[in-house]
Amino acid sequence: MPAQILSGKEVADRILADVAKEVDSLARSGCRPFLAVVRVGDDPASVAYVRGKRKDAARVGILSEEHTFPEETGQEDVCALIDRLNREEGVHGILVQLPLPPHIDEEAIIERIAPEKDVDGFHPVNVGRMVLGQETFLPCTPHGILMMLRHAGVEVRGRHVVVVGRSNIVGKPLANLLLQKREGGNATVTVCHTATPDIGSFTRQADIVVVAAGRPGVLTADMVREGAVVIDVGINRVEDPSSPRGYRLIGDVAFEEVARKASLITPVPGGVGLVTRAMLLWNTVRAARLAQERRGG
Ligand SMILES: Nc1nc(=O)c2c([nH]1)NC[C@@H]1CN(c3ccc(C(=O)N[C@@H](CCC(=O)O)C(=O)O)cc3)C=[N+]21
Repeated sequence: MPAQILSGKEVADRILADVAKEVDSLARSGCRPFLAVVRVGDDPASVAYVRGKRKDAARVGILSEEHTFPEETGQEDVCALIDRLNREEGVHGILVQLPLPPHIDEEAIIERIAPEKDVDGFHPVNVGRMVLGQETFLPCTPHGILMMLRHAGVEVRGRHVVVVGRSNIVGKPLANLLLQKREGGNATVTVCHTATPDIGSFTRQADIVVVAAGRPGVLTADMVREGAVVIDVGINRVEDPSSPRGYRLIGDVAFEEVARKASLITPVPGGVGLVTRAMLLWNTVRAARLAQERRGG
């Protein structure tokens, strides 16, 4: 039986509707959530993602501003802007679009962001809090994946989830969230990566496979069990002269063949990416609410 499609748009729309309600209630108490986005250089994919994030923000009534630097900008200039945004009371969330150019120290930039404005959940303080199971800003993609599974009624408790990829923004935090002893967690988790000799031998044992490897065709039909749930986090641009933009987006999963075997699968585009954007705005509203509470509002 061909797989059902788990639509990111459906999940994102629901989350954005909740976010919009929360924005309204904050606005009535005199606080308008505000997101500052920082971008260095003009990587076309980054330009496109930031445009998407700001479009969603506008749709739910969140204000946003974009700060762009030329590719050759130095570390100090980016730090100076972050320092200023940290001090600005009206700025609730700060997102520095990654990747940064190679001459900029990404870790130092992330650590510069005030943890209470780190709506990406990338600051070491927030990562530590997440691993310990404390309240914090959860990283948007992993959190979005949990929301998609919940929306689809997929219980992860006691199931075997195999994550392919160990990045700091997806694989590592997702594996952590899945194994936490609470609602949405309690899974048995295996993480495969570039040094895993036979990834298929692990993914074939999975009830749920999440692929965040950053390379097309990493997961093929022979690597999944009949009826498995497949979450595709990859977004790869491939040349396509027949498309108006000259390229199209594909995931890391060989979609057609895997969809014939899986019970449920996320598409690309229209999948995890859209929910990632919604979770960013969710975090931004939360940052605004927490800031208001700190000021005694
Ligand atoms: N500081 C930081 N935070 C991030 O959250 C972050 C980042 N840097 N750098 C890059 C990755 C990637 N990412 C995506 C977000 C939305 C879509 C998305 O909206 N995708 C749409 C289509 C996008 C398009 O048409 O180009 C879709 O899949 O349907 C994709 C990818 C966030 N990231």
